[in-house]
Amino acid sequence: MAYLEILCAVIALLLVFCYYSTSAFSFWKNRGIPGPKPVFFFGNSTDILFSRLSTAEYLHKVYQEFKDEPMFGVYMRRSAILVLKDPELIKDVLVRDFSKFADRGLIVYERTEPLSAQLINLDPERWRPLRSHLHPLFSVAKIKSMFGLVLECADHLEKYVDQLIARDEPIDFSEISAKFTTDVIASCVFGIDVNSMSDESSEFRRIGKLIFDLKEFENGARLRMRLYARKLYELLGFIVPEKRFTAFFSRIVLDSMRYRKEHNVQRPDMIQMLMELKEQPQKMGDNQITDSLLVAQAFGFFVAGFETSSTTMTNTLYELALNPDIQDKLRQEINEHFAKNNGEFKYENMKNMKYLDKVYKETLRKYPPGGLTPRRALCPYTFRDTKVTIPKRLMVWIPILAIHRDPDNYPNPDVYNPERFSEEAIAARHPMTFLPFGGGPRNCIGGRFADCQTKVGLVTILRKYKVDACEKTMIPYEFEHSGFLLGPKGGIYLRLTKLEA
Ligand code: HEM
Repeated sequence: MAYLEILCAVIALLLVFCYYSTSAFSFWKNRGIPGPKPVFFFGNSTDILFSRLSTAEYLHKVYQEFKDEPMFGVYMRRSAILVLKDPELIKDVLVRDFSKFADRGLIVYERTEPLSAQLINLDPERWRPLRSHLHPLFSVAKIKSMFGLVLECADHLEKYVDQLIARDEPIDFSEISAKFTTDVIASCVFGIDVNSMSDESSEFRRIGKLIFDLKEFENGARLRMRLYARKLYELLGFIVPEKRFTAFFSRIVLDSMRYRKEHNVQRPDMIQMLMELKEQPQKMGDNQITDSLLVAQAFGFFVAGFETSSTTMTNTLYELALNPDIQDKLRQEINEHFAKNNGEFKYENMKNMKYLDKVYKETLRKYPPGGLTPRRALCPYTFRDTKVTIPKRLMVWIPILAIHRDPDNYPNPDVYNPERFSEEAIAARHPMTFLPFGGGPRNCIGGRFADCQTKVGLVTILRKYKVDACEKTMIPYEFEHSGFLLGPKGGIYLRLTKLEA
């Protein structure tokens, strides 16, 4: 009898589990929204969960399947997510109706991970006043004042590359570019001259690598908790607080602030600007400017700022190695620029390098490091000219990679062609078809800084060296399938030759 009861209980539990795992899957059908068929328990997330594709690549695949639709629906496990394709609808979400989509749906685990209270994760109430106070940190004037610091790092880069060339081996550019942008961010954000190129054991570089290493045990475990046991992590995560990154960045930022205050040191960097922000707390409305909040912002700039730009620099050099005519044309512009400006490199003149800008944008089109960006509906919302209404809290994804690789937006999208970014070509396209930095009031705050550091890195390399593909170069290019950002799988190896002076 007892066996029968146990058997019945197990069957009942299985039925409940089956119901729980599949009951959400009628959401899109009931609303008449097309989408790929979900599978039991996983929804549409199998390719992503088993690292067969990154999320951005998966969306690209499905985007092509639903070519003529303005939107499609997917299920990440049980969660229904709407993916927008139509540029006008995207504009509504990112720009016109921004107040209804001001949230990214990301979570701040204040007690467990104090560094998560960074701009990118904050809810709209906390985000709004902070964003308006951090925005001036990235003005043209501020970046101009930091340009000297960026050039110092470029100097280190050049010396380092000279040493590497002497070894006569293919160079892993993913690593070189990451070292360069780590140095730039360390200098401009944290006020520290780390020179991770001469110091192979640089703590900053080690930490930078560790942050993005999702295969590392603690990072992987925390990520899984956030994805699959969010409520539990929110409730009990403080029992195992994140210590490694919190301790490192708190020490760097707070020691630096203390030292500067005691010795009255001024330096044109973001620590200085964050200190100024701290001096005027009345301007922040209801938000408390605590040390912890400032450390989280500096950490956020580090995380959002070094890998995105270094990947863009690496991807550009990769394409230039495969397209020598584009490389020659760009080098010619760089040489002319230096000749015209008496060998000087100034921030205010960089905008005159038009071809460099086209090359940079074409790289961001073909390889956007942020392959998608999320928004969450803050209220029920009906999309214009449709009968589609989504409920409050539903997630909406903008599939940036898929939009950039859509042949209707960019014919022959796999071909690298900087002329797609001539003034006429840009004017002929919908603005929502180029979204490397997202869009609307919650776009990337550091876009201008990213332009600056990536372009300086590229000019430094291309002015002095010729870049070629070699036997170790990954052809064809493949994206890494697991990871926060969209970047190359493994390293990008290239061969460099020093040019005659
Ligand atoms: C090529 C380099 C970069 C790319 C491709 C990039 C891309 C992006 C994207 C796609 C977003 C989301 C925008 C949206 O949801 O509409 C974003 C947000 C953000 N980025 Fe960047 N980014 C880059 C460099 C930087 C740098 C250098 C910094 C800072 C030093 C930075 C700081 C941020 C921050 C703080 C946010 C959150 C903004 C907010 O929520 O208000 N990014 N970035």
